[in-house]
Amino acid sequence: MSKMKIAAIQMPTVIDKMENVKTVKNYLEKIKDEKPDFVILPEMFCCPYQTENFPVYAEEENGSVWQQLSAYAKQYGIYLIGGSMPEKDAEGNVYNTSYIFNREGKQIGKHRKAHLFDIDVKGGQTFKESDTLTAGDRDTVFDTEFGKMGVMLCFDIRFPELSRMMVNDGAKVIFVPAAFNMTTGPAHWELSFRTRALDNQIYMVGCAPARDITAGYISWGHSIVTNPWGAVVDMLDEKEGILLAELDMGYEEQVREELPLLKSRRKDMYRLEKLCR
Ligand SMILES: NC(=O)CCC(=O)C(=O)O
Repeated sequence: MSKMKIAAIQMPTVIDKMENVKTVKNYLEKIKDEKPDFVILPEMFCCPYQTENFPVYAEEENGSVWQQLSAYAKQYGIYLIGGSMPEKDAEGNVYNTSYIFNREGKQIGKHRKAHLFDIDVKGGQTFKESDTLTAGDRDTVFDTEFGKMGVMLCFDIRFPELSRMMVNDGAKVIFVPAAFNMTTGPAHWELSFRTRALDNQIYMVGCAPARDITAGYISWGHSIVTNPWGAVVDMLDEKEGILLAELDMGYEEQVREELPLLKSRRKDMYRLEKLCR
C-alpha cells in the first residue's frame, strides 16, 4: 500500500484529565468519514504541561486513559498515536510516554521521551522536565501494512541521532507528539520538522496542543506535516483544529532514488566513538 491518510488533532488540554479523553472521542467522531489510517494526538494531551502535574496525572500502563485510547483505536479501526501522557512505573518513576495502538486496539509500541526538555532561555522559556520525569532509553519503531513507522516526543526531534536510528531501523514516517512554546516555536518548529524530513528523506508529522494563552506553558501549536523533499505539506495555525493529509510512500521511494543521500552515506568513515563523545 502506497498512500496513507493521517489526521493530527490539535486540541486544547484542560485540567480535567478525562475531559481531554472525551475531546479525543469527539474529534474521532468528527473525522470518521475521512477514514484516516493514523491519528496522532498532542504531547501531554490529557495533562496540562507543567512539571508539578506530571506525577499527579501519572497512570500505569493499562490505566484508565490507556483503556480509552485502546477502545477508540478499535472502534474507529485506526492506528492511534496516543500523543503522550505521564506514565508511572512500579518503582515510582514517571515518564513522558506515547502509547501506540493498532486497528484492533492492541498496543504495538510505546515511546518514553528520551531527551528531557530542560532549557533556560534568558528572557524566554524556562522548563525542566527532569524535575519530575525520568528519561526513556530507546528508539521506537513499529510495523504497519504501510511499512515501519517511528514515534518520538517533542524535544527528541532536536537530536538527529535519534531520527537516524529510527530510519536505520526502517521507519518510513516519524510521528512527533509535541508542544513547542512561544520562544522556540517561531524560531525552530518548522525548521526542525523540515530539517529532519530532509536529512532522512522521510515524512514527519507533528501534533501540538492548541494555544491557550492562560496556560502555565503556552503551546506554539502549528501542527505540521513535512515531506521527504524537506517541504511543508500542510501546517495549522495556533487554534484548535485538525490537519488531514495524505502521505505517499511511493514519493518517498522516488526522492530516495533521485537524490540518493541515504545510499551515499560513508558508513566506512563515521565512527560511533566520534559521534558520541
Ligand atoms: N515539550 C517539549 O519537549 C518542548 C520542546 C521545545 O519547545 C523545544 O524548543 O525543543
